[in-house]
Amino acid sequence: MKEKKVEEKKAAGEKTVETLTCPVQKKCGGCQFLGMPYAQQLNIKQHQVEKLLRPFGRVCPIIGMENPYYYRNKVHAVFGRTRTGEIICGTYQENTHKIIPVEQCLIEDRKSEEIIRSIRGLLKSFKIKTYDEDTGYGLLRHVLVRRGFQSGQIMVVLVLADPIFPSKNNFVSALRRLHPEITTIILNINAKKTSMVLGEREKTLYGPGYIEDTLLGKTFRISAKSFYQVNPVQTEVLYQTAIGYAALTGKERVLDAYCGIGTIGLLAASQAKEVIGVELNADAIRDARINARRNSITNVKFYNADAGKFMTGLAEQNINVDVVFMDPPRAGSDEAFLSSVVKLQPGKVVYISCNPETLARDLKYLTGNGYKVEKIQPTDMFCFTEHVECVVLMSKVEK
Ligand SMILES: C[S@@+](CC[C@H](N)C(=O)[O-])C[C@H]1O[C@@H](n2cnc3c(N)ncnc32)[C@H](O)[C@@H]1O
Repeated sequence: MKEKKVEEKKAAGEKTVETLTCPVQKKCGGCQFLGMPYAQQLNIKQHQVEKLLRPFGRVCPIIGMENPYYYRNKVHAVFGRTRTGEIICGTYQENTHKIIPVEQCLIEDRKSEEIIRSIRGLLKSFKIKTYDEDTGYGLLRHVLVRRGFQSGQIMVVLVLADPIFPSKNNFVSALRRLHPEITTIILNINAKKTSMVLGEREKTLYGPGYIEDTLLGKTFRISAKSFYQVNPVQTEVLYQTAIGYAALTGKERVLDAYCGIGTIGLLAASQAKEVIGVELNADAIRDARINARRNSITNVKFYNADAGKFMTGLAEQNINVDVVFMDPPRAGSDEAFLSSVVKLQPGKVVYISCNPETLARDLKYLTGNGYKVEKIQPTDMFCFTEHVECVVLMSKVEK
């Protein structure tokens, strides 16, 4: 691991960062800490993590960002109309389905927002109706834009309530004329009355149907429905910390659980004997397998399965694992997974978590069943929000 880089980043959070304000902060509710000095935000997060995790071990100082603005590489806008018929796009008001128009957000990628504003402008000339959640009438529900910060590649996902998109070719041409930097456009169909943004079905309207981005020197393909960390600058810090904690020697069998498009496992593969990745999302696993070939990595295998069930299967077959990376969603892991970790007894478990509360719950289980916490590193992945990411190294207690 490049210790120096991480140390520099740690210091970065202590530098003065300009305190900006946002006109829709209160209504949107997404950035709870906006308007507060950045150093104070980091302090609050540090205390929050210490309160929950100090019982398990010492918490290292949080790693902040040098420039904590405009870090999100994924921008989502919901579309609708005002009572007077004006087309608006933005975000839902906190805990409601009322749309708050957003012109510029302080944490989102600005190029992606520009594209969303252009789409709003095109809707009128193409006579495309925005979807109305109450009546179920209308076509365009959401737009999602993802930009590879390293590659510059841009994906636009148009989420429609109906697969029939009149004059789609002309719309795509018009959008590309305005933004030749867009590298792929995808049509996603979501006809359900649901708060989920993306539906199951999708069709590529332009380009390859995915974008690529680079993290720590490896290139990763990302499909519309695959998970990809939203703050790529801090992701590199996070992954370096996690892989550094594992201190691999080249002899280990490593499990990358909840692996998404395979990023952690593929970045660790050159330091391990072999890597097994497991992930529930079929599109993400397809990306992970292609990512292995794309980076000429041959000692990895990816499985499309529930991590708990997969781990139970490994435990039943007594398949030895030396190191487990686990990076579950906010809800944390489950007993099937954790009890199988305890049965298989890997020497190290590196837990990457975006929710310290479920992390504390899962640490309680593991520390009550033969593991001890060695290190806890909070990282500011979601600047200006109340959320915080942590990496925890655990090792098996020798009897
Ligand atoms: C926080 S993301 C981490 C992904 C990846 N490690 C990364 O850094 O990009 C959590 C991932 O867990 C996957 N997931 C959710 N529930 C799962 C389950 N029961 N079994 C396996 N994977 C699951 C999600 O699809 C998502 O890709």
